Amino acid sequence: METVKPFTVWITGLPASGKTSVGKELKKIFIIEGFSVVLLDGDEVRKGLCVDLGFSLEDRMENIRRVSNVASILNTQGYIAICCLVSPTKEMRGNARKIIGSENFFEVHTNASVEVCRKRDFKGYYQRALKGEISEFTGVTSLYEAPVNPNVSVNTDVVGVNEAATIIFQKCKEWLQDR
Ligand SMILES: Nc1ncnc2c1ncn2[C@@H]1O[C@H](COP(=O)(O)OS(=O)(=O)O)[C@@H](OP(=O)(O)O)[C@H]1O
Ligand SMILES: Nc1ncnc2c1ncn2[C@@H]1O[C@H](COP(=O)(O)OP(=O)(O)O)[C@@H](O)[C@H]1O
Repeated sequence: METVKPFTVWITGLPASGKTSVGKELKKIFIIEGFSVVLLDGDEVRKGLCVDLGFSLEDRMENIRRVSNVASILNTQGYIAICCLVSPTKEMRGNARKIIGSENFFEVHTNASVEVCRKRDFKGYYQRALKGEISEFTGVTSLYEAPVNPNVSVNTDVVGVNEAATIIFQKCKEWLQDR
C-alpha cells in the first residue's frame, strides 16, 4: 500500500455522528502503515480558511469547494487527505468528488441516527437548535441527504470508534487494489 497514489477519504455525516473521532483514529492507522496524512475538519477550517462562511447551503457549498481544493493539492503532493465535513447534500459531495477526481475520492458515511446524535449532543448544538437559538442546523432545521452508495457506511450508533476506523481502513485497502 505504501506506493499507492494518494487519495482523499471524505467522511460525511450528521453533527455528532463521529466524523472527527473516526477520522482521527483512521489517521493513526494510516500513519502506522507508513503514509503521510493530513486531516481537514469542518470545525477547524471554519476557524481560519473558511471563517467568513456560515451555514446557508450556499456557504456550505463554498466551504466544501475550498476544502476539496486543499485536499486535491495535498494529494498531488503525496499526502492522503481525510476530510471530516457534514457535507449534507449530494450536490456538495458531487462537487468535492469532481474537484478531487473520482478515482481519488473514497466516500465514508458515519451513519448514526439523528436520535443518537441528538442524545450525544456533546457541544449542545442540537438542544440550542431545537430551542430555535441556532438556525439552519443539520438534522434539525437543515437537510441531510445520506449518500446512496458510499464506499463505506458505518453505523456509529452501534460500531465503536476503533472498530469503525478499522472497517474503513480495510475497505479502503480493497478499493485501492481495484483502483
Ligand atoms: N447550523 C449548523 N449546522 C451544522 N453544523 C453547525 C451549525 N452551526 C455550527 N455547526 C458546527 O459546525 C460543524 C459543521 O461544519 P462543516 O464545515 O462540517 O459543515 S458543512 O460541511 O459546511 O455543512 C459541526 O461540527 P461537527 O459536529 O464536527 O459536524 C457543528 O459543530
Ligand atoms: N461509535 C462511535 N463513533 C464515533 N463517535 C462516538 C461513538 N460513540 C460515541 N461517540 C462519541 O460521539 C461524539 C462524536 O463526536 P465527533 O467525533 O466530534 O463527531 P462529528 O465530527 O461527527 O461531530 C464524541 O464525543 C465521541 O466520543
